[in-house]
Amino acid sequence: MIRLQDVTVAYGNRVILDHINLDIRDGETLTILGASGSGKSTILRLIIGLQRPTDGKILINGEDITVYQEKQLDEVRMHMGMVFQYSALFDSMTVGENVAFGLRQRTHKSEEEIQRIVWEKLHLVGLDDSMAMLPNNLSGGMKKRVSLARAIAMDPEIILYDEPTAGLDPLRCMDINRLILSMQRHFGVTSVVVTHDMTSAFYISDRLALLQDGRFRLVAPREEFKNTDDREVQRFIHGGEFPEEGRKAT
Ligand SMILES: Nc1ncnc2c1ncn2[C@@H]1O[C@H](COP(=O)(O)OP(=O)(O)OP(=O)(O)O)[C@@H](O)[C@H]1O
Repeated sequence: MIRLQDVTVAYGNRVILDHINLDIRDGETLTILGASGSGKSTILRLIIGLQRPTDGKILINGEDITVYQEKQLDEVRMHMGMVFQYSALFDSMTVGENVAFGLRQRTHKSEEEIQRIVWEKLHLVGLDDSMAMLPNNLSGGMKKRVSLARAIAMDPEIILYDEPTAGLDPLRCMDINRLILSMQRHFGVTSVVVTHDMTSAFYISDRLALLQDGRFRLVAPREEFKNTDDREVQRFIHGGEFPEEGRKAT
């Protein structure tokens, strides 16, 4: 389980996260929503230990990682995968090398075993033929899928997704949504997703959380979240408008 316990993040006087608490259960997909700059990506960085909170604890399976040294954090990260907002692939490496990167750096697997895993993961994301390609020759959707293949190379228990569908057309978005769901269903991974894409959020999430003014305004199971009578949450879901205010059918 991932637990954020009384977590505060501040830059000088500017408080981004204000004593927040959140439990993310094993095997669930939880999506964090919020306006730009509300601190969503910060939460992902805290969970993967790329950033320490100003105050509070981040517990991963009961262990507070905020007191860990870099070497211990590396151990924790062995069990996590992250799909970064802009895919963050190494441009000078082929797709295969990108996916193999963590395996080569952090395990002692044989080259044969690494090639087998790379092939298996690329197959899983539907990129069997792209092993030798360079990232610059891939579409945005393909880059996201390579990024996902890289994130799952080490069979992580936890996958963090930072805007996995941003910049993709609706069909490619649905590909990514299905992949996120299948990671959960087939491998039982715990997923934390940050997105602005409400369709995706409602498709993939077991629970959703809305960050507002440094706090969680609502954390609730999907249907409860969707049907909440909190007008602020409804306003967020509907992009600042209430459905009845939109264009009427003619
Ligand atoms: N090193 C830093 N110094 C000062 N402020 C920072 C720093 N890093 C992040 N911030 C601020 O913290 C806030 C939260 O950033 P974060 O990236 O978590 O937001 P977000 O909700 O993910 O935004 P978006 O949806 O636009 O990606 C932002 O207002 C950002 O400007």
